[in-house]
Amino acid sequence: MAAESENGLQVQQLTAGYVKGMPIISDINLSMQHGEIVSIIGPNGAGKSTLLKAIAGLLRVESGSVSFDNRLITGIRPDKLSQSGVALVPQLDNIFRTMSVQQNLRLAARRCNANPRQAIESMLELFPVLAEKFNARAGSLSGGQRQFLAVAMALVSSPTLLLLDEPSAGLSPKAAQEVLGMLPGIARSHVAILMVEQNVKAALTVSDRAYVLAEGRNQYEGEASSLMNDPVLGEIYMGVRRVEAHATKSV
Ligand SMILES: Nc1ncnc2c1ncn2[C@@H]1O[C@H](COP(=O)(O)OP(=O)(O)OP(=O)(O)O)[C@@H](O)[C@H]1O
Repeated sequence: MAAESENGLQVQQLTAGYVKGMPIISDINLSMQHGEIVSIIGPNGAGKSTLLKAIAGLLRVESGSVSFDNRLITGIRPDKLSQSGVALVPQLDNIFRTMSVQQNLRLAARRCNANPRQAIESMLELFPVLAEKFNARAGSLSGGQRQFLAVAMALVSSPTLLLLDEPSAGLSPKAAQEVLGMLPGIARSHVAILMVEQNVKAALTVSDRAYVLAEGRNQYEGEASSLMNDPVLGEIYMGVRRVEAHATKSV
């Protein structure tokens, strides 16, 4: 059983955006525990990435709060968040392409004061493909391998909350499956994984639960398996029915 101090991620009434007074997400509530994989899904422009960025401290929060294991982390910048056990894998520019795999991992270890040798060893064990490409330039890796490297760089700080922004973006279906397929293994080691994904079906397949956003607000939340077969979810995606922005339902 989780210790009392480990109450996971709690997002309460979070309102945030890019311009003061013009929120993109409003009154978002979300909670998750260690070991869970939770997806944030919804139509284009729903505010999914904005929510992740607000949790990761990349955006100004207008109101509401974010806490992790009872520590208030609202607005703490990503480089400081690693001290609270939180790591973000951004969608773009998440590796240094001109540097080797080894140099990328070393840099990640240095950034969080981890022992480079130990950190690199454990990442190569977790991602054997990175061992094969250890001295290759990161830019020469395939899309899936680059994502493995980006995730490995985040894991070097031994986070207990991993935030992933569209980890399968731009990947072939096979590579996307490989990248998403490694997440349950990471979650089993007590890590909470929160991800934004466009690839809804693949994301729900590896997730325990999901939150559906539309128009910057919570719309639905539920078990991934129930959402996968929910006709209303299809309606939201296909725009057949305009969603009522304020009602949140559990399925
Ligand atoms: N840097 C920015 N500055 C101003 N507005 C932005 C910025 N980034 C996103 N937005 C706006 O915020 C809204 C939500 O965008 P966001 O990227 O969070 O949506 P999303 O649900 O992740 O969409 P998608 O699935 O298309 O990536 C959009 O209207 C977008 O134009």
